[in-house]
Amino acid sequence: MMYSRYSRLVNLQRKEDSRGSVIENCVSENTDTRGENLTRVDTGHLVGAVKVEDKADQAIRGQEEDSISLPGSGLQPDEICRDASLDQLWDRLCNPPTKCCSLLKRHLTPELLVLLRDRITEFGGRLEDCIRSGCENTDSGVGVYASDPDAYTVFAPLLDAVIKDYHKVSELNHPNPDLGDIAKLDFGDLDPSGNLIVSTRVRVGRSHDSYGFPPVLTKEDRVEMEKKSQEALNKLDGELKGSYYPLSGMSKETQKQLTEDHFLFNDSDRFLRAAGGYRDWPTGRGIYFNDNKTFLVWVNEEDHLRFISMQKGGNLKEVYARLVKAIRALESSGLSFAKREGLGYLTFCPSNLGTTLRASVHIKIPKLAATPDFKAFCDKYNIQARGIHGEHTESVGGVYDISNKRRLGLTEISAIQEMRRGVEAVIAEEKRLGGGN
Ligand SMILES: Nc1ncnc2c1ncn2[C@@H]1O[C@H](COP(=O)(O)OP(=O)(O)OP(=O)(O)O)[C@@H](O)[C@H]1O
Repeated sequence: MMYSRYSRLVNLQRKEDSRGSVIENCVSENTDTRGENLTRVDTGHLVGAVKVEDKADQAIRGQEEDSISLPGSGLQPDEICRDASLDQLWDRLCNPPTKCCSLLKRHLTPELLVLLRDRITEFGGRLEDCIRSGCENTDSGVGVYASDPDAYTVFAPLLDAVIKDYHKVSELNHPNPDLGDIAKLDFGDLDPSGNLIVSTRVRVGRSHDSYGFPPVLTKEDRVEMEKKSQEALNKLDGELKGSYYPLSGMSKETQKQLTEDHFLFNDSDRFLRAAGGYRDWPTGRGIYFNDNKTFLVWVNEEDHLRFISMQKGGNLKEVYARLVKAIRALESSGLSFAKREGLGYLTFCPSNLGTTLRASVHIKIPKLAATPDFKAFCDKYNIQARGIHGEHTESVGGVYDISNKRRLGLTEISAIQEMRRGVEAVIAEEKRLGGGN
């Protein structure tokens, strides 16, 4: 058993040097969760400038006290990589190549950096693992990933702030799961005319509670998780019965076709790549689906598991009811999922935790989307518009991916109802503007 290590700031002083760089000197105490191995270390940091000696870091890693290569001494932005030190990452965040408005930038203060820099989770996760992507991609919206489920506790001072900001909640008191009574759903097909909604999809993410997230996973971990997941999936029956297809050995053509058809994931997200999401690709990844591809499971994409229900047209009731059956079956199949009081189900990206539910339609709304108020309209209904090839893609032919924005602080059934109300409003507005024929 490994114990999380905590660093407690004892003293922090700031002063300016002759070149105008702000220098922080701090004294912190390191202890593990048992309160043992207490050490007192002096740390010097330059804030937003070149790196200085960092005795705490070296002591923790058991290294010699020699100087480490400096970010201000020749390392180019493109060279920030998985081995970049915390100070190199911090320097990049303080000196972004373009304007940086991420939640990471907003919430990782020098004080928090000092407080968290020496902590280690029970999975071996460190602050660097959580912020690497946001420092490499300074155009990130969020910029933080959890290194593992324990990171939500160990790095809570940073992650809680990011979560509250992203999800627009003042308290982290996510309710207990409530999938609703699927026999009594008060909605059906959101677009009976079939003119607007191309397809409907609802997904949730789940993480095995005994494994870390991509930054700390080994190839062997992924293979083990894949095996466990496959065993549980093989127990599904009825409409959910299907087969598992590992990515290793799948032809490039099949992968391309499945991706174009919106069923499969790929390795093209630079934010996820920088977070370690594609290490050892494609080992340990794969997709499970039933015969008519209305129920699918992604294994070891961004999250350990993504359960997906989807079909052509706008019948949200059928899509959601199928997903609920799958969640219930898989939660009683021997798998144990990571959860935390107040945060709900834990996922790699803090933007997804809570219900982890994203319910979307691909919908033709050229008229509404062309209005200057489109974003404000979406905000009013707590819905989000994306392009149709996934997050960070563009719309094609006036077709948008419209989904619930909120995943935390409400139940699953409330998130679905929020999306349903938003989509109904979108349809009404598109028709009012003369579309939808
Ligand atoms: N309503 C929908 N109908 C058909 N395909 C969809 C629908 N919604 C999403 N998809 C497809 O699912 C794939 C994944 O999309 P995307 O990455 O945006 O969302 P996600 O799986 O919810 O994950 P994340 O929010 O973490 O990015 C893409 O191919 C996208 O086109």
